[in-house]
Amino acid sequence: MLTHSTILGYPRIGPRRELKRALEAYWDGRLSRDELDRVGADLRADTWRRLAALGLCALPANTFSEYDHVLDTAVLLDAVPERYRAAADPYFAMARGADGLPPLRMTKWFDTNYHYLVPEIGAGTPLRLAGDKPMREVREARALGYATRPVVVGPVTFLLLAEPAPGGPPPLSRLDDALDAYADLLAALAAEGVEWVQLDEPALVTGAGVAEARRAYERLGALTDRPKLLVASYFGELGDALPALAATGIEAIGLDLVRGGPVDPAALGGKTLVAGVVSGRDVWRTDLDAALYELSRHPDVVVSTSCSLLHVPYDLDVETDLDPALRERLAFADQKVAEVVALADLLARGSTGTAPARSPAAAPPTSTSDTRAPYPERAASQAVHLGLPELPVTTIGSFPQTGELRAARAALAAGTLDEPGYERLIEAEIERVVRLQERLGIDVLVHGEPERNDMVQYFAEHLDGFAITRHGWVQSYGSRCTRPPIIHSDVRRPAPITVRWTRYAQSLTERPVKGMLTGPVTIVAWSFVRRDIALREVVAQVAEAVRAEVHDLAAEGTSIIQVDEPALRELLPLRRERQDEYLRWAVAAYRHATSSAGDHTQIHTHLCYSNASEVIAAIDGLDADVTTIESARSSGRILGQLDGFGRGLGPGVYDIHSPRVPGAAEVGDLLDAVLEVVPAERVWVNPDCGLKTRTYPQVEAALANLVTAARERRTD
Ligand code: MET
Ligand SMILES: [Zn+2]
Repeated sequence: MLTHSTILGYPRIGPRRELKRALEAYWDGRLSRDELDRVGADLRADTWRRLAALGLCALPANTFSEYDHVLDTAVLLDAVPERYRAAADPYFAMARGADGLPPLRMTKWFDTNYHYLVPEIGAGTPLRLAGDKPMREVREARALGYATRPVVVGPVTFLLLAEPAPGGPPPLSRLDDALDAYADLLAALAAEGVEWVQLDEPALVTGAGVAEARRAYERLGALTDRPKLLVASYFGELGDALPALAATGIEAIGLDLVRGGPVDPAALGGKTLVAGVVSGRDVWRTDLDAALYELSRHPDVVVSTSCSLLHVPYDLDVETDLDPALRERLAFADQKVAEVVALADLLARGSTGTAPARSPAAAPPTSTSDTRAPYPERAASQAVHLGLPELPVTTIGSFPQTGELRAARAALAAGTLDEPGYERLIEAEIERVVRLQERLGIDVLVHGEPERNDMVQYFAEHLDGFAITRHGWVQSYGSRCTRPPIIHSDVRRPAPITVRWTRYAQSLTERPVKGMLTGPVTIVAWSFVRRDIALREVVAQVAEAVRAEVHDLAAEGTSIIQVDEPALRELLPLRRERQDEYLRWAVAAYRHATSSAGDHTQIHTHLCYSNASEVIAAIDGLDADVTTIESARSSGRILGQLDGFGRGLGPGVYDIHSPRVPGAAEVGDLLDAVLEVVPAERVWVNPDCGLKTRTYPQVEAALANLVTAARERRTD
């Protein structure tokens, strides 16, 4: 039997974000390849030592990644598109782009805030064992005295997450080729002396790939030259995929019992249950009694986390500033590992726990007032009010976050800079950003969001019911991390939040300055959420706070208010049959939040990262006057879906995730593609997203090209 306690994965960016710093130094040429490798090796070693010290029996390996574990899998299987092969470093070229070469598309990892790179698999893309990263990590651990279980993305999930090469067949049609490669991988791991391997198949919880999973694991399970197989699912229940897996020759199945609920022991078909009873998706302590109750029903069980701990911060112990009463309720990665270990001990000693209390009843439907006039009426009064040119150019909100700004925030926190001094710096930055936009010829300005460290955290800091951590970083993509706030009690807005900065920016210019807010769904999606009331209830509370802010901005005379909902798709239930209900209440919350503005106030919304196609009807339902949406990196793929969209639209024409500056001709080509599907009078010209991660030289050059491309195409 697999030993009694394990976890499906662990954070890898480093407790003090060591990997982030090393990667960024390497990309800047300040760190050598050897030095970067050493930082990675140290982090891996520290992880294994830490997990062993916490008492965990079965340690995972290959949970480390220099950028993304899906990209690692693509490289392991040689699924590298031809165009990247000549790059100096194909791995980082796929991740971040290289000279003249855009990176792979990036999108959300299921309903988390982690982003993976989407593999591109055509009919001729190689699928063969080409790398040795899992074997190397196993060896590395062994040299430190640890036997480990390597974790690799499973074949069905890998192919379901991939996209076809242009004009190519669906990647899943290449399953047999992929299985040949996985068979070779299993043989190589067996040769390495590995006892167990974990193949992650979270895609199965969406209901997709059931027949393919059965075929895959019948085949891999029947191999003789292989380690024992744990197929791990997470983020929901397996549904029909459970009997499919139970009928194959694999040895263990990982189930997310937090999201998926209890499971009938007989459904496991005699396999070992790797029981995900400690949540990897939130920061709350586990109800050990309820977990024991579930664990003790199963004859052959390993205590585990519901998913990788990648999605939670490392260690609560360093959060010395948190309210002690709140801390009592919290657990981060290391505390969760300790819970897994404690549960395994209790179980071994025969504890059986008690049946859990029932989860909170669903909240009654909230009735929302949407008092805005129909779009054509609003649009007419806004056109008069704003007097904008055709193809107006705007940005998404943030401008580069300079070192000075970060230093000022640090000084304010440390008490070496006082509040008035800080505010003067912010005002100076706003003035600089306003002048820059005027000089570039941008039509609708922003204040640049210099006062915001993060678009969610900033609001969390100004609303009641949220707590902020000091070191609670969670990887978002590559070297980028976010620090999700914790919603622990009822949300309220004690005072206006953004009004003064918008007022200041508007006082500097004749051109309209957008008020910039984060939407209720996004604030909740990018926070850790309390579990004692229904999610929709939490969203409704935040919507009420945003509504008050919209009202106050409009009362100030702000003519355009942008309420961003980049995370609209993130809370989308993974199973199709539950999605409509979510979209109904999420859209209602947004409309409630924005309908406190009058008809002549133009409401903008912004979405990015997401596979917007899945929620296009809901985006339409938000009823915003203008929607800006990420599009540049996916070569305008979204455009095909936008022809029925009846209001203002700004598909991004500048990919801000890459340091590359697109030329005016390149921007113009993207804009022409937009103009083919959207009538010119409704088209906006803007980047894919905010500019905070870029530098001023990049932004100035790129925005100048946006203005040029827009002006060349104006007819008025
Ligand atoms: C992830 S969406 C970001 C929107 C925000 N207004 C910004 O520009 O930074
Ligand atoms: Zn965005």
